[in-house]
Amino acid sequence: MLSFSKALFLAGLCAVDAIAIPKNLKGDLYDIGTQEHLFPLLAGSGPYFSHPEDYGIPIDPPAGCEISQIQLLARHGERYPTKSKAAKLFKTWDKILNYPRNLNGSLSFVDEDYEFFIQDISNLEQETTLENSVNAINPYTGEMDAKKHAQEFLAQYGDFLEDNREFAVFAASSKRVHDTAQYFIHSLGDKFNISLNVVSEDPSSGANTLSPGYSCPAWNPDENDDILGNFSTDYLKELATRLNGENHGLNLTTKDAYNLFDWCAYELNARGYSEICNVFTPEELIHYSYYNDLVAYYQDGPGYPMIQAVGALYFNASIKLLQQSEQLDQKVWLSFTHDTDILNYLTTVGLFDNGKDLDPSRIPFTDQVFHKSWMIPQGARVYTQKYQCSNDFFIRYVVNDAVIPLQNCSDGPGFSCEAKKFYEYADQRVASQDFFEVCNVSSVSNTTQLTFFWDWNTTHYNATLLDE
Ligand SMILES: Cc1ncc(C[n+]2csc(CCOP(=O)(O)OP(=O)(O)O)c2C)c(N)n1
Repeated sequence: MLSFSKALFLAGLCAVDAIAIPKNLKGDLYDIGTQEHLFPLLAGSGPYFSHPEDYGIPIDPPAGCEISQIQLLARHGERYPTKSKAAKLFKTWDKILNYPRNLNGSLSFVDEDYEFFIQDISNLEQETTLENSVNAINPYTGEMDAKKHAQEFLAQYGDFLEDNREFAVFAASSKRVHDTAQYFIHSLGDKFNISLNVVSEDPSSGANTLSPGYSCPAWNPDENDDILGNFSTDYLKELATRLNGENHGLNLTTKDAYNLFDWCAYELNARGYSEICNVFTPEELIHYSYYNDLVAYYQDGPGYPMIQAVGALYFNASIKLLQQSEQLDQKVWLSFTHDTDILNYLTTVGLFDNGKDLDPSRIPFTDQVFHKSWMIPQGARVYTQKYQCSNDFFIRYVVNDAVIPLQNCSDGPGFSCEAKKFYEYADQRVASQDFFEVCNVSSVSNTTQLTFFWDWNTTHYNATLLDE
């Protein structure tokens, strides 16, 4: 197997190439934007897209209602692959790069001045930015996503923010999460006085965390492997067989075939366009996407009962903030974290759960409300709106630009849930869900409570940033 550095060298990274403008990047100018229909099929690894179903409900509170509190739980923006994912991608890339003859068929683009999209391993784990993008015309950087999101936030909540210009923002201590929060804050501009609090992801933080996944030693990734193992991998076999058929002796395995989907997603984040995305049939993309829905459902969603307790950590804090909104000076609560933590929280809220477990033996299509990529794409944003209409308060959720009404409580204005009814509903969801107990947190920490929303002013939250 090739070493990491050799792979990078072969990928055309030697300094002498720096001035030449590769042909394929010129082509990007015309091709960027043509692959957005694929984003929902890329398991949340590709660029941000709005929730495809918005029920026609405007995200502005109805006329006559006024916002009284806003909460946001957001994922970091578009990023390069993690180190562990990149190691897998390089194995597959090495195989293709070292193929001794010309590549035919859908992989022939590799022989046409193609340069692999991971050009500098120091970018792994990090946000994509204008500066580190493979192509500077890439419109899908995490940096731009966060800055645009902040401008949309300003446009959406401008009037409310007029009187709420000073607040604390919270980010988990992964560098990409922190950077997203920082881009967002910078984009808000200098009319705001914002203190960014970096909350440690270390398991020793216990319950005082924005990333409960890292504080949960009892979570078992293999818990539902028996169910997931029932999903057919024929789509990967067919893909590998087709590409090997075009290039005799290439010997791509089903693992290689799987890696191609990640290559596609992350290249879109880093370059804006990806030739490898064009090798898949619609059927292969749909099977890949549904497989990832299954994994998310059974590892971090409603298919794994302990997740209710994991998501209850943030949900409990959110409920408390909503209940205290009239007493608290701070009315805007913006937090940034990782995908699975948001998914765990949405699971406890119960927003995308119709009570029917996802079936590993068939794709349910019209019967499916749980779509991983719709909930947690790169740059995902889950807003909780509390607003007042006359003398009453109402609560509802806006997930990735779409109002998602609660299944059993949506008869308030704007399909919201009246506050008292909401608290009853929420209390049922978190009843007997004990994060500390269920996750066996005591084996890694003595910290039993999430307090940073209330003690940030006196406790200094400035954890060391992590490249993970
Ligand atoms: C409840 C739970 N505990 C632990 C894990 C293990 N785990 C896998 S990914 C992850 C967090 C970061 O994941 P990543 O895929 O890098 O997300 P991103 O930063 O892209 O949002 C954790 C804690 C988990 N998925 N779920």
